[in-house]
Amino acid sequence: MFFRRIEAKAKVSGGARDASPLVMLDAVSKSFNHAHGRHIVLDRADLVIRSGEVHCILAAPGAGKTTLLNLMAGAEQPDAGRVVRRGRVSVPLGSAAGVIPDLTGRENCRHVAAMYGFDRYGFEAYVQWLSALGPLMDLQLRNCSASQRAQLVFAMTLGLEADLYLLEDGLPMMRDAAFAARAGRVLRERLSQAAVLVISSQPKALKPFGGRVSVLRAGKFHPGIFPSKAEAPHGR
Ligand SMILES: Nc1ncnc2c1ncn2[C@@H]1O[C@H](COP(=O)(O)OP(=O)(O)OP(=O)(O)O)[C@@H](O)[C@H]1O
Repeated sequence: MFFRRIEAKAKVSGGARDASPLVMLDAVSKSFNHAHGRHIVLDRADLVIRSGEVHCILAAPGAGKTTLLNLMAGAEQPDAGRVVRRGRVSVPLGSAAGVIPDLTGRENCRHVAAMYGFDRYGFEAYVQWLSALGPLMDLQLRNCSASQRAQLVFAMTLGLEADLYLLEDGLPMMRDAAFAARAGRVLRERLSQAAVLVISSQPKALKPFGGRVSVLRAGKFHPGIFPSKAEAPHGR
């Protein structure tokens, strides 16, 4: 049910071209030195995310999804070019970013709250409620299942008020019915007021969101459509 609402929201955001830019990447370059050479994540890449829009980015595994989210949130700096933010961007709490496996869920909440300077008790209580993890909040993340970790990360992402939410790999597996109901309600609420950027290597993780599609390939963004499984990007 809430997927349909997300799609409806995405259709509304089809007219987002006229909405004001929220985050702009202006000729941004970012690369890393590796033993085997330089890995170019972005090469003078341009991208505009507008207020209220749903924007999906498809990128091959290892292409730089986490790096891109960190750049958008200001957690990493570009080598060249500019990232301009005109609103509040959520912490990039995707599956690979932002959480520390050696800490418990509760400690991760405190860590993020301290890092971004907001009320840790309020944030912790909200995440505990939304994630429905109960006593698992006190277990080291490395000892939690993938779906429990995903529930925590998702709740932490939505626990922050933002104009743009950054999601890596879309929605977590919703095995827990209580979590699915709550997460759907909160996500609908958030999407009615904010923009969302979802990035994944998996078209199926992006499809429920609909909206505009870009493909990150060879360091640049290209306009895209949702490919069939056979056409999903494999190369970098
Ligand atoms: N701090 C860093 N130092 C060196 N190399 C890095 C650093 N951060 C990322 N990289 C490299 O940049 C490339 C992109 O990494 P990133 O984690 O952003 O990709 P990803 O698409 O999120 O990966 P995955 O599909 O595995 O989640 C990889 O080759 C990675 O090794």
